Amino acid sequence: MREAGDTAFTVRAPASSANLGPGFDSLGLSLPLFTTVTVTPQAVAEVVPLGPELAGTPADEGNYVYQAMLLAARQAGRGLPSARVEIQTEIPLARGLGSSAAALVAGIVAGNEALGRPLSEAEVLDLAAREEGHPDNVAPALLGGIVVATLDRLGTHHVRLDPPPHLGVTVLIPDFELSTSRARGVLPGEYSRADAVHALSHAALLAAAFAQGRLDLLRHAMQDRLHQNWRAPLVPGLSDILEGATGHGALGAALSGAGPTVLCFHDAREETAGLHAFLHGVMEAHGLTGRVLDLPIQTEGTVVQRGG
Ligand SMILES: Nc1ncnc2c1ncn2[C@@H]1O[C@H](COP(=O)(O)OP(=O)(O)O)[C@@H](O)[C@H]1O
Ligand SMILES: N[C@@H](CCOP(=O)(O)O)C(=O)O
Repeated sequence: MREAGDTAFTVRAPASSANLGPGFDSLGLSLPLFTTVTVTPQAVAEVVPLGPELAGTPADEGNYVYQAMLLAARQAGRGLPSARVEIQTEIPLARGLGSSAAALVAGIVAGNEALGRPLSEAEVLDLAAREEGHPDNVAPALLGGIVVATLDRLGTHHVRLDPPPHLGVTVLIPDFELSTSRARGVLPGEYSRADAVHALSHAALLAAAFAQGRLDLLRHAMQDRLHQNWRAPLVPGLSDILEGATGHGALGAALSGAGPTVLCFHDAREETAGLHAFLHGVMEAHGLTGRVLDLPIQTEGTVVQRGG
């Protein structure tokens, strides 16, 4: 019987916010809410999702985290050692905060760790990006910080940036779920040349603004025509926030991933009470409930801890 090494280990993968406006499928950042997977070698495989957030997920080998561990093993051409796999998460599911990317990355990293790390970091990233179909959540989940990434037939190519000083995030997390597949389903199959030029010029400006710490450019660079308008009918209040947030202290605003969470940037040296009041007011006007949180950008990506 193969077992997962000699000792238990824990993998912790962070949440992520993808797109950031115009960077559809290509730009994302990491946030300090975590999915944690604890792998304990034992004779029989066991999958144990813990806590209310994971109540609806499979408690068997069909669990997405376990499937990701198997994916890593298949990629390495090996069998997965038997273990008890406990899964916990602070990331609300289907809200546009990359819960599936965190589960996928945590599972791949856990499978790789159980096998003695046959896959390099680049191979882990590429495997996760191909499985998810786009790299904008899995790259910041694995690497932390802000990541610009593209996926082509040769691999997943990326640049990871440390966040500019004083750049803080405010997220409005509504209490309702919206699956990424549903929110991708409303997007058109084709765009005009004008929309393509709009998208690439804004995404390029946004990446450059992050690289140079040009917080003054965020409100201009975060304009999008590829996905937010199409998704607005699925996210009550989104248009109000995109139009009004910069008038209430935000440096820029965007739908987080496929939604329904909305992300605003703020200057961490400034008060955010006015922005919070505005976001709560939008929720109230649309009959929604939810949470508004200030978070720093998470600079550390996925980590493995052994022993202890
Ligand atoms: N920790 C987890 N364990 C098992 N499945 C998970 C976990 N996190 C996410 N998932 C799966 O991913 C789905 C949400 O993915 P998705 O619709 O892409 O939303 P998002 O990634 O924005 O949270 C959940 O409904 C669940 O099936
Ligand atoms: N680029 C993707 C990002 C999906 O992010 P998620 O956090 O909602 O899974 C998209 O916009 O569909």
